[in-house]
Amino acid sequence: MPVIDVTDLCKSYSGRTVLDHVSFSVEPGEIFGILGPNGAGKTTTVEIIEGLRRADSGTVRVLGLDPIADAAALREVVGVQLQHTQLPDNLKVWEALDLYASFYEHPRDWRELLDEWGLADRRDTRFAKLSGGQKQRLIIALALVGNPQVAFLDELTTGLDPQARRATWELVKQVRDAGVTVVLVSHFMDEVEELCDRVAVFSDGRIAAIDSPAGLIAAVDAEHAMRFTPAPDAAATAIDLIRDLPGVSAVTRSGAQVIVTGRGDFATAVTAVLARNHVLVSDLRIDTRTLDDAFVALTGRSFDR
Ligand SMILES: Nc1ncnc2c1ncn2[C@@H]1O[C@H](COP(=O)(O)OP(=O)(O)OP(=O)(O)O)[C@@H](O)[C@H]1O
Repeated sequence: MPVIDVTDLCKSYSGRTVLDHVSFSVEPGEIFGILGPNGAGKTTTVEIIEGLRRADSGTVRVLGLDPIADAAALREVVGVQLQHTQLPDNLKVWEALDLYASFYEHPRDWRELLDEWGLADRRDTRFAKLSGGQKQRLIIALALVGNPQVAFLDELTTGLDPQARRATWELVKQVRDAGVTVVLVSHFMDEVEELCDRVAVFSDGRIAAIDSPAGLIAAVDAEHAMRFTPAPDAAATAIDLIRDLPGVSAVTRSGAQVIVTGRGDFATAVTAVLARNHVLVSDLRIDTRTLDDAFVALTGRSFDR
């Protein structure tokens, strides 16, 4: 049984459709990413699943429960890290964890969470005195203190430095490895690529694609480039040989370098034809396609954060 099952979700605000028949499911033990441009409907979807908003139509089940009708039962098994959680400045780390633990019937021992999230030596520090990374780790720990089966993490690493981001990613993998299903709303391609088993790409209130990050990249036939430097007397021959190969859309020169752009696996055809004609090249480089390319192709929008 999927952990989350969303079927035909629709939602409008003042007659404007923001979710248009959205369906997807999240399987046990995966990190499921929700990606999309601003305003695509990510927060609306997640907050409907969390029971914080009502859909106009469609059904949602989380561990078989209805987020509105079974709200009390669901609170016990779901952990939510909201995008802009703020705690009172004077609250100490241990007090925050103790307070949140008291909301649940079967909380985790928050002392374990202090250790796991590297906050043991900040136990008595007040929230306002924590660094950005420590605040973020505490907020994630608070989402986990109820011992949830599903955790929603939103904008996980916003404002963290690269080292703190990597450390946070490792911790989220540990959360998944401990058996918690994770739903991750993110604006960061590298984060999604690193963490998510599968990703739903939202675009204008619909799901444009659902796949693994690698699957999304492979499915998008984005234009990409290869470059190489031919021997000086071979450049003209090389360009003539390549120009009309299937998949090649343009061949240009930049100094001694030849840049070939195209779609699909044109690079294999290019290297084969050069080898067959004994054209020696050096510094051969093929630009890899990225999740950004897939995102642009699927949503028609470039990533703006
Ligand atoms: N309470 C509301 N009342 C009216 N319109 C809303 C409300 N909440 C969201 N919207 C609109 O619905 C659309 C979808 O918003 P939503 O917050 O779900 O998108 P999002 O993908 O999470 O965007 P972001 O990345 O900016 O958080 C947006 O156009 C937004 O302005």
